Amino acid sequence: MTQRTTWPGFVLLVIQPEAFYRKDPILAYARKTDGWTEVARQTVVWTPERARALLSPEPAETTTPAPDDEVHNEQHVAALCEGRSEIVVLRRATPPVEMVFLSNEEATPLEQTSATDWKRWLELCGPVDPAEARALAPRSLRALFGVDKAHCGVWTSRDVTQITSDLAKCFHDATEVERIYERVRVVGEQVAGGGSAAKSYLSSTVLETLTTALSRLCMAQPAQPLEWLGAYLQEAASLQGHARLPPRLVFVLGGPGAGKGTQCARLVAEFGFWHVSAGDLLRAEIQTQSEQGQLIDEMIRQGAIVPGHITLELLRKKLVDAGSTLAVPGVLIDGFPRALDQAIDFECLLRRADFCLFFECSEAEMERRLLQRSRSSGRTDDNPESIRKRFRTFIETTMPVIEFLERRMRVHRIPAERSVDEVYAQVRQLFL
Ligand SMILES: Nc1ncnc2c1ncn2[C@@H]1O[C@H](COP(=O)(O)OP(=O)(O)O)[C@@H](O)[C@H]1O
Ligand SMILES: O=c1ccn([C@@H]2O[C@H](COP(=O)(O)OP(=O)(O)O)[C@@H](O)[C@H]2O)c(=O)[nH]1
Repeated sequence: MTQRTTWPGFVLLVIQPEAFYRKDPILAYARKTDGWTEVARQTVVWTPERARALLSPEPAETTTPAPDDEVHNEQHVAALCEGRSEIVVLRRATPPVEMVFLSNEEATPLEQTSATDWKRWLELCGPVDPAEARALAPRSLRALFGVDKAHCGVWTSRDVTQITSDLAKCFHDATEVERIYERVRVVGEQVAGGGSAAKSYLSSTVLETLTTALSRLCMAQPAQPLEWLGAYLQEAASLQGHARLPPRLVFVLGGPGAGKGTQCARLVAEFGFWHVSAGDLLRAEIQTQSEQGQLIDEMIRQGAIVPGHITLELLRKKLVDAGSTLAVPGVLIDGFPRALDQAIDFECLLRRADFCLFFECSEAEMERRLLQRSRSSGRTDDNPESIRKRFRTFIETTMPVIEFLERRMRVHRIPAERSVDEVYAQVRQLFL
């Protein structure tokens, strides 16, 4: 494979095994943050030889030492071989919608393949050491998805000249690399050319809605045109069957038995909110008797947290695929997120919550309530042993989420040891 010295117009991303189940949030994040879209993708399991070859600099390059944080080591090789990885080829490609609109003629080509894109890409990935990334670039992929230097979540070529040869080392089938080049070229022409391909794409998708929206905007001349347009387009999208989330999204957290479900039921009765309990979704999945259901059953009995991607997918389906979301004033997400990765992934896949209710209650009171609940709940985890484990999980894994959320949104701490009525009297004030 010949090496190109110029930017080939795409980037190579290896989502490492520790982040494999978070590939969708990673790609969604790259797309939302900087418009990176996928050109090709493949799941692989690395052998140590292949991983070593990928992580070693090219012989021709050895005179140019790689930056410290890019130097590979055997730990990184071992980390890459720990499980499945995803290789993704991404390209920055935003259809030049505004160009088509404003020119009314042939669109002016947008420069999508400049070296600036590469710089932006490296910034999006962040420093290889996730601890450093969290300090210096907290919104980078490695800050959000990495664990430690070897398990940094994602790997990417260290400079543009390496991309082509790295690609060849990634894909087992050499012809796949040629196919990728061809796809990049076609996507590039569609986007940068701005001619018939881009126009036909736009006319078959959004042109009519956008044109109508702009004419209505001119008629309405609202004080906040952007907000007005945003609301109009969201409404139009939902009418086309692309459901959207309700206007208000609230996380409801607290230890097991703190009274989350009880207070949610009150809010539903008074305000008509939609109550979505992550625990209920998981318990419903157990009833399907699928393999996934069996895993969930076991984890709930153990008081452990079910892998985030499972819960997130159940929630996503419930929230996004449901057709009735427009009618409700808001949704209460009960018992989620329970771990840091869930909080980040939810935001990437859906959106940031508006605020969080956090019910604070002593373990003694929560245990008393759970044991009382066990008489009628039929829940396999309402027993002294599971309760003890759930308390531990709550302290170790869920409490850090509260601290994380406090940096991102308002978290209302509600003393929950009082009677149901007294607690609710305080809660309802937040929704008036
Ligand atoms: N403020 C309260 N005082 C006394 N009992 C309560 C209170 N809030 C809830 N309960 C009871 O405690 C048990 C656990 O409440 P629940 O709402 O199911 O908690 P969570 O959803 O946080 O696990 C239930 O049996 C419920 O009736
Ligand atoms: O996002 C979630 C929500 C729930 N659970 C599991 O479901 C159990 C019950 O959660 P629920 O919110 O229904 O009840 P709580 O423990 O708060 O009483 C928890 O202990 C976890 O094992 C989970 O893994 N992820």
